[in-house]
Amino acid sequence: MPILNAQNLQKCYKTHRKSLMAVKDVSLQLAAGEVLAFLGPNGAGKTTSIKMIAGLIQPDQGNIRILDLDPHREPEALKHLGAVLEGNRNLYWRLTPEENLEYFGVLRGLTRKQARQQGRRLLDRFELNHKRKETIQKLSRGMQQKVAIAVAMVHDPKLLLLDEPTLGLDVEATETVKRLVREIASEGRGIVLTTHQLDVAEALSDRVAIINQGSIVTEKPTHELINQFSSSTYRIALEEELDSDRDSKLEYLGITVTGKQITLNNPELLYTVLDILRPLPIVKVEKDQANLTDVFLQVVQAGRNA
Ligand SMILES: Nc1ncnc2c1ncn2[C@@H]1O[C@H](COP(=O)(O)OP(=O)(O)OP(=O)(O)O)[C@@H](O)[C@H]1O
Repeated sequence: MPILNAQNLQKCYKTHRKSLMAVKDVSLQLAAGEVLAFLGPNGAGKTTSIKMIAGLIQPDQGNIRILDLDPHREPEALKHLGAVLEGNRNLYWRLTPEENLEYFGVLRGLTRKQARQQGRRLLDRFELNHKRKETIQKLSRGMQQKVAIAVAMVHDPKLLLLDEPTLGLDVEATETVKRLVREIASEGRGIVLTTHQLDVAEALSDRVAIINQGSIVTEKPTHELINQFSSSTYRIALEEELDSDRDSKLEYLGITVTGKQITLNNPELLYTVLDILRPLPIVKVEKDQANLTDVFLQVVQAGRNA
């Protein structure tokens, strides 16, 4: 059974006499252990979709199942759900990490004792023990973010919704949060991650869903999506410029040589070219590889031009 199954969600905001179709058609599935990066430009409908999944906004159309329970009709569903939405506003800033964990644990149905024990385990795991008695407002942004994720996990949910978990963090804190997200997923939880930091999405996600103007426009395993957008061009960097004999052989094959660089658009010729170059020293051979930023920009721009 998927951890999350959201089908054909729709949401229209009505203000005064205007109405805005914020989400037109969003379907998302998530299996245990999977991290789904849910990406889209500003205003595309990510937050609205996530809030519908979290049971905070009622969809106009569509179905949501968290482990087969409807978060809008079956409160039991919320036991399986943890969320860090809109920064770390899920915390009480004047309370300590320990107190936040206990408070939210009890709110999520744990006994006070269970909440304390679970809180202690999470503080250990998130390396926050030494800060357990400081108020949240005195912690660094990275520590606050870790507490926010710990609080979202206090009742051991199967589905975690993380909105911009690494926003505003320095390099080290970003790496720590990335490691935690991967670890948490590998315990068999499903994670939906929304972020504008595409390098983070690329490093963390198993799958990517891109939403544009309220509809999902692409949804694929991350590596497949990146391969699809990568060209098959190879670049060979040489230590020295080519001699005229080799140069003309490559020219005969229709291959471009610029100074010490050879650009090869037909990958089938790679080994022929390497044979011609032998035994010249080669600095590197690399294939043009797209990244998630290239993919994102192309998908979103194609949507705009359509
Ligand atoms: N409460 C609301 N009332 C009216 N319109 C809203 C409301 N919340 C969001 N919208 C509008 O719905 C659209 C989708 O907004 P949403 O916040 O879901 O996008 P988003 O993809 O999360 O954007 P961002 O990346 O900027 O956070 C936007 O045009 C936004 O202005």
